[in-house]
Amino acid sequence: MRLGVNIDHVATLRQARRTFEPSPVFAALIAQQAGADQITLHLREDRRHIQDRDLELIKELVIVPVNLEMAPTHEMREIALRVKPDRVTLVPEKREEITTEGGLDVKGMEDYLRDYIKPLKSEGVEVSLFIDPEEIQVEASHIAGADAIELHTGTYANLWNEHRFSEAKDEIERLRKAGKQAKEFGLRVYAGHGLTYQNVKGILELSDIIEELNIGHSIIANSVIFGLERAVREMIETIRGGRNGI
Ligand SMILES: CC(=O)[C@@H](O)[C@H](O)COP(=O)(O)O
Ligand SMILES: NCC(=O)COP(=O)(O)O
Repeated sequence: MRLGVNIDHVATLRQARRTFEPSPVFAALIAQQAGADQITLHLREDRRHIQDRDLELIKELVIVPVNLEMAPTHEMREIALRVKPDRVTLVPEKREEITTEGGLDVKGMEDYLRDYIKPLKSEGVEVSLFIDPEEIQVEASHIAGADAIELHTGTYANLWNEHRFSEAKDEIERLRKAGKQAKEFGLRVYAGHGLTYQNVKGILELSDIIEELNIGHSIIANSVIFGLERAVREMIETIRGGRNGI
């Protein structure tokens, strides 16, 4: 399976102070250097983390494919048509949510999405729909003309994190079924949301169906922990050792 690294929450930390660090652009380059197959970022309508300039710089500097997650609004399509990421993933958005709560309700939006997607595809941008693992949503994604789907793994992740392993196993079966159905329609199948170093293991049994995982929060959270010791040492050196900082 390929790994797309979502760098949104580097920007969350920066936006907590509206300052210049940590930089999601720098993070994207480090993730690429470490072997990420793709950089994923979500330009939310409320700009709570990633900013337009981050997207522009990442598209300019990163060599691996860039996957832009965005709500299916006209403002966002204008941006995507200007920046031309390698992929657009259409996701639902609610202003008051802490994180994306579910998949896009494609059923009933097929006509809107078909028109929405066309200019993106004409510009060579792959279009993926972030959906719940439901037959009705997979079929609607096919009708809407998507190239791919990204299966929302949030329900699985929450069940696993709460140690409800038997229900988590049932959710794996739902993901398997939806993924298989999507492949029969000729859709490429990706997955992500809420995956961690622990719960990702259960997803690996779907490696014959899912081509790629997008993982963000857990990687960024662990990078703070892995990197903290060095960061403290560097500050001590800077204060006491006459150094000029990192
Ligand atoms: C759609 C999705 O899963 C990602 O956008 C990811 O969750 C990071 O963004 P938020 O944490 O802002 O939802
Ligand atoms: N589309 C899922 C994604 O990009 C990463 O989600 P998360 O790991 O931050 O929950």
